[in-house]
Amino acid sequence: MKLSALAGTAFPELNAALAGSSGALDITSLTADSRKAEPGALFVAIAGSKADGAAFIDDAAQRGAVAAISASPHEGSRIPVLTVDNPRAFLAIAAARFYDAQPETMVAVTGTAGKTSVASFTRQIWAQAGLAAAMIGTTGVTAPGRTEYGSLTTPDPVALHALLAELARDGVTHGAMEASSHGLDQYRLDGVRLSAGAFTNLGRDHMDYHPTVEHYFAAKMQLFERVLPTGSPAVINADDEWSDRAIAAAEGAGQRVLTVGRKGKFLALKRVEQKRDSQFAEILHDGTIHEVRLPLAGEFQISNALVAAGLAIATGVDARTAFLALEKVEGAAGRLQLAGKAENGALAYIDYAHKPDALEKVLTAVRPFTTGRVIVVFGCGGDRDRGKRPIMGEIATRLADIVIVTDDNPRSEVPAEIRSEILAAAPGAKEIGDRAEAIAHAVGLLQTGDTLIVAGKGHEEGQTAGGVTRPFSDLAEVKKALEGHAS
Ligand SMILES: CC(=O)N[C@H]1[C@@H](OP(=O)(O)OP(=O)(O)OC[C@H]2O[C@@H](n3ccc(=O)[nH]c3=O)[C@H](O)[C@@H]2O)O[C@H](CO)[C@@H](O)[C@@H]1O[C@H](C)C(=O)N[C@@H](C)C(=O)N[C@H](CCC(=O)O)C(=O)O
Ligand SMILES: Nc1ncnc2c1ncn2[C@@H]1O[C@H](COP(=O)(O)OP(=O)(O)OP(=O)(O)O)[C@@H](O)[C@H]1O
Ligand SMILES: N[C@H](CCC[C@H](N)C(=O)O)C(=O)O
Ligand SMILES: [Mg+2]
Repeated sequence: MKLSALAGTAFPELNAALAGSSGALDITSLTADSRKAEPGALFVAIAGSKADGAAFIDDAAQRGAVAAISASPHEGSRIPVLTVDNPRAFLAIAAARFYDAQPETMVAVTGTAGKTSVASFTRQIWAQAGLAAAMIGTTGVTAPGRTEYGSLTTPDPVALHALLAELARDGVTHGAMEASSHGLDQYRLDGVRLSAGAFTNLGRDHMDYHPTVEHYFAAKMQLFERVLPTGSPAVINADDEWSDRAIAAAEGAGQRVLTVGRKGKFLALKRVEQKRDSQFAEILHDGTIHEVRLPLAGEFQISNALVAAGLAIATGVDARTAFLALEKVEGAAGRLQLAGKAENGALAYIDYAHKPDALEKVLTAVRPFTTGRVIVVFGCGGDRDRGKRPIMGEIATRLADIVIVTDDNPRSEVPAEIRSEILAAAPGAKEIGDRAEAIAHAVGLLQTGDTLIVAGKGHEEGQTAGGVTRPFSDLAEVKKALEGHAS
């Protein structure tokens, strides 16, 4: 593809350069990582959190890149270096043009918690409606005949558009993806042609990346303000503290706001009845009450289900079909997933709560059906927001009867120090660093009526410490411990 065609007209600052010989260069691949530059590549230099891509232009050229895009001029290079104001936006738009195909109907969901669940439920509703549907997010890619583990919640633009093009070629027409705050802030989804967007809620997260909560919220709102085309449906959970501001942002950006939840107007939750492993909801839509039995525990799942139904209906699924589909929906892997039952009937769940609000929600969610004690095992990741550690310690102590603090991906940090920052706000908690041992200990405590929550890792398949990732699964450890548990 010619560089001029790849760049298109979205970057007027390139016009003069593209009118010359650079515009006629044939580009055969696109990358922001010089180490991946192949002969014929266009290298896009990005100033990141660890490095400045501009320092690798010569490296890319050496490996065969034929041109580079950068935020600032680069003298003396053997390849043409064209300057744009925003190389990240350029990378996203160029990746979309280069790979040239994406499922016809794409939706994206943002928010602190519930993104993976909403994307998964939306995919399942579409699939139940007979559509070829995919989801892309924290748990990887799920599409007809395809399940792959992923590493980022929102992949980088090149990986994302290569994937979207493959999905479109495989006949996928509908795709639901997660828009993380990093992804939005870094323009990773700016080339995706979205038909609808959604917002779940806002809580504390990623305070290692965003300087303030306002900055974090503003990043999330870029979904409505920048990425979603004006006039599109914006499905917003109306019951969160930040909902009014999210509604104002979406309306301000000219989106068609559809609110869902107890305070929702598009899908109004009129009644909920909780059971141990399911809940019954009455939902008012367009003058009709729909009765839905959602086969999942935890009221937050109703909220996620409503956002997903809102997205499915907004993209053309008939409301009755969407609600019927919710009756068969499966929880996303590792989200309040029942790992097993002890012989005495006590329940053991795994859950991906690794931030304060999520921990609060999950511990609150199991209380109504716990006649005995709520036991929680959790830790906090290393090289991530330190401020959340005492907050999560306090939440666990307040909402659980027995708290066991353990390790969760200490990464490069000293595990005992992470634990002590949690324990400082968790008087009475037990400390067991080894996660398998902590889980076995907790399972051993289970009595009739108790509920165990192993929080923080959900679907994860490894434990990272000291630069090494070893295979580790909360699900497998809970199952193993339950087998050995005699009541
Ligand atoms: C903080 C962050 O978001 N980092 C991501 C980001 O890196 P960055 O832009 O800061 O890049 P950098 O490492 O400073 O390097 C700058 C540039 O120089 C280039 N470079 C670097 C070295 C070299 O030899 N040659 C070269 O060209 C790099 O490829 C890059 O383009 O862009 C990279 C490429 O897409 C990502 O791999 C990287 O994810 C790291 C691994 C990461 O851990 N990200 C997490 C925090 C993340 O993005 N999480 C969110 C949210 C998860 C949630 O919802 O909780 C997610 O969407 O997954
Ligand atoms: N609507 C919600 N409100 C509050 N907490 C929720 C909600 N949905 C899920 N959770 C909690 O957050 C955890 C993660 O849920 P999910 O994976 O769906 O969210 P996410 O936004 O994709 O998170 P991440 O950013 O970590 O990928 C769940 O395991 C549960 O503890
Ligand atoms: N996307 C999140 C996942 C955290 C999962 C938790 N198990 C941890 O390692 O902290 C992050 O990278 O911050
Ligand atoms: Mg997620």
